[in-house]
Amino acid sequence: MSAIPELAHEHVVTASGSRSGLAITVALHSSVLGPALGGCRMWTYPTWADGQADALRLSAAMTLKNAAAGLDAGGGKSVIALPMGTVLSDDLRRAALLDLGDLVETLDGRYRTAEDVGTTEHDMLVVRERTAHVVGLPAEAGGVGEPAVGTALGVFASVAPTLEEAFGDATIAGRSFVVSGLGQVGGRLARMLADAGADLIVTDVVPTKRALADELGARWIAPEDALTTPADVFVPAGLGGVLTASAIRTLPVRAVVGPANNPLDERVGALELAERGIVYAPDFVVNAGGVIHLTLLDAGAPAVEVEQRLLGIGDTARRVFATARERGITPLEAAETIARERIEAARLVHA
Ligand SMILES: NC(=O)c1ccc[n+]([C@@H]2O[C@H](COP(=O)([O-])OP(=O)(O)OC[C@H]3O[C@@H](n4cnc5c(N)ncnc54)[C@H](O)[C@@H]3O)[C@@H](O)[C@H]2O)c1
Repeated sequence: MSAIPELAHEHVVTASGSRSGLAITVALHSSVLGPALGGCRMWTYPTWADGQADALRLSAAMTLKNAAAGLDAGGGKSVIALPMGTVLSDDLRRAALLDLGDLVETLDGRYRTAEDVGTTEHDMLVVRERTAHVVGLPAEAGGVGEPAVGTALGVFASVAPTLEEAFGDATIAGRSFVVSGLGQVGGRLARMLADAGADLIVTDVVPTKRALADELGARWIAPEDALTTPADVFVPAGLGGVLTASAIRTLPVRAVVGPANNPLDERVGALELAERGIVYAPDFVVNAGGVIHLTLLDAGAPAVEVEQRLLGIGDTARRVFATARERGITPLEAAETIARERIEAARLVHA
């Protein structure tokens, strides 16, 4: 039991970077399953405490994600909090990344960082100047590269089980999908769905992404119409929090599966979706391909084994849906239960 009851984390450190002056938090939630892995988010926050709170929340989510993915990795996350209105010059960016490297180094390998929202694989090269505990360096620098490839494949592997759960038929061809967000993951996923014969409806807040829609023969819609356009499946692939209570009340689909972290604005959204008969494939199960890619390739696993593990995310999704049905709980609760049972089993072995 933690001495501070509401703090379930093993170790949290927030420091003002000696070079950048920025507030940097490294949150190690759990190392029960192994050294923690989770990316570094560089984002704007109203106060440093908001950045710290985000690190606490995100690192706990990484514990569940890594456990559900079957990885021998615990959960952690780091956040570089930029004050509102910060102009991030190249010098400030470099200073912040070196400061992050110093802070990660103090955990002596119990936490490994990687890219996340606001950071890139090239940023990780700067972090490596101060610590070896960083993964996802660019391929040209001997690293394992961009995790979005793995994330997209893992989400794609989850689509068939989600369709099976919603329609009793796993066939992608002919099913309609609204893909909201055509970035690193959404763009790749849209291409895979198109190749599988899906009827694609796509959008992005960046208008130039329309070129991809044209190339894939997809119908382009305005971003604000993503949650009200009828389809079989909604694919959240932009930012989190889009599935608010009011959006869920009218969402005209039968299933939700996509890479976006925390697409539910509130946790109760999982129940509201279930009450509307909409199958929700939990985000941290289906988008675990990125951490699988980083962890296994970094450990030297052959590409074919990594691909098998990525496709195995579909089996995990199937198990989650089956557990939800058997126990009369939502898929989100089922996924959390599966992850927690694995952590508890490991804790007992270590005890
Ligand atoms: N990259 C990974 O490996 C990975 C792994 C796990 C989870 N995720 C999550 O998946 C999501 C996508 O990640 P990514 O790496 O593709 O990010 P990205 O930044 O490359 O792409 C996000 C895209 O969504 C668009 N977008 C933003 N807001 C939108 C809106 N309201 N409507 C429509 N489009 C919008 C952006 O313009 C961008 O093109 C994020 O939530 C991310 O946290 C990514």
